[in-house]
This record gives sequence, C-alpha cells and structure tokens, in this order.
Amino acid sequence: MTFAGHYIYLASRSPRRRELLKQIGVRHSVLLMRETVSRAVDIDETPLLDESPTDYVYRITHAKAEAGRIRLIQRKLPLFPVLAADTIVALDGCIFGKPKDATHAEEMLTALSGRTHQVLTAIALNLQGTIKHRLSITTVRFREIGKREIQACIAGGEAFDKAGAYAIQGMAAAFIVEIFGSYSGVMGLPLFETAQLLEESGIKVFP
Ligand SMILES: Cc1cn([C@H]2C[C@H](O)[C@@H](COP(=O)(O)OP(=O)(O)OP(=O)(O)O)O2)c(=O)[nH]c1=O
Repeated sequence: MTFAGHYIYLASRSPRRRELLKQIGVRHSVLLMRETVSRAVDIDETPLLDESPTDYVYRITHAKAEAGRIRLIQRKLPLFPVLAADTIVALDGCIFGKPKDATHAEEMLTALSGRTHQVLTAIALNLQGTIKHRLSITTVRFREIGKREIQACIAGGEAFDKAGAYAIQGMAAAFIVEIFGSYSGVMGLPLFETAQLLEESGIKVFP
C-alpha cells in the first residue's frame, strides 16, 4: 500500500463531487456504489419517522462510507480511505431530497419560492473502519419564483438528481438573493470541511 496517506476512494456517482474533489488536488478513484453487487450495501434513503434533517444527513452519509468500505472488501481492492457525502435541503424542518418526477420538482420549487432554506451536506471518511464526519450547513434565500421560471428549470433538466430540485450552479442561481455558508457544500462537497477532514487524517490536499 505505497499510496497510503495520499490516495482515497470517493464513494459517489455524482460528477459534481468528482469535479470538486479534483479542484483541491486530492488523488482519488471513484468507487461506484449503485450498480449493486450485493444487497448488503444497498442504502434505504427514506427518512425515519420524526428524523431531523441533521440526523438524517449524518445517517445516510455514514451508511455510504460504511458501504464503500464493504464494497472495497468485496472487490478485493486496496483498503484506502473512503470519502462519502450526502446533500439535502431543509425547509421548516422538512427534508427535501431529489424529486421523484416533474410534479414533485414543481412542488419543491414552489415551496422554496420567496423563502429561506438550509442546504445540509454531511461528509464521512472511513479510515480502516473508523468513520469521521463533518457537516456543512448553508442558508439560501430565494426570491419569488414564477410558474414559468419553475417550468423552465424543470424542462432544462437541472431539477432532477438534485436535492430540493435546483442547482446553484445552474439556472436557479438567478433566484438566489443571498447565501451564507459554503457554495461547494450546496453543490454537494463542502471543500473547506473536506480539506480539513482529509488533512487531519493524514491525507494530502494540494499535493
Ligand atoms: C441544492 C443542490 C444540490 N445539488 C446536488 C448535490 C448532490 O449530488 C445531489 C443530492 O443527492 P445526494 O443523494 O447527496 O448525492 P447523489 O445521489 O447525487 O450522489 P452519491 O452517489 O454521492 O450519493 O444534489 C447540486 O448539484 N446543486 C445544488 O444546488
């Protein structure tokens, strides 16, 4: 394991997370999680009854990091550290994940219109079975969004595969009056917290 300390796996199929991790120069390989080999690593992303957004995002991220290491063992891959993340939008204590379809996306964007919400991204690093976490919470204020604007976002495709049915890096940027927190966290991988967690764990950032 000559690369130990300098190399990690990113347990994610999100292209944004890959790009963001590349941005801070972390040497990594992508560990694909969803074309499941074993049901043992399937993750049920349904919130538990009365689960808070914070508890939820920690739980899912932890499960992804755990599943990542199981996947390495199953595939007999080198046991480098595994980084995972999960992003949700929280409005009035409700959890908004990815929309199921266009109607669901429309409901989410209508609820977010003219309101302030939080975007929570948790990250987890699995180091030889020990999992460390960080949480990034960003406050985002939207202006009122018209029906036609919502339709345009949905028709453009950017609402799908995104928590809260919007992309800060897309058209929805035009709805954002202000954000307080982490832009990269809203996109799916908070780089300040990620760099801190990796460096603290002896993994090089900016090699
Ligand atoms: C709010 C917001 C979310 N997102 C994305 C980040 C996440 O990829 C996605 C939320 O889904 P997640 O379940 O966090 O992640 P994922 O399924 O895309 O990827 P993974 O394989 O790592 O589990 O929403 C944006 O890209 N821009 C935004 O503005």
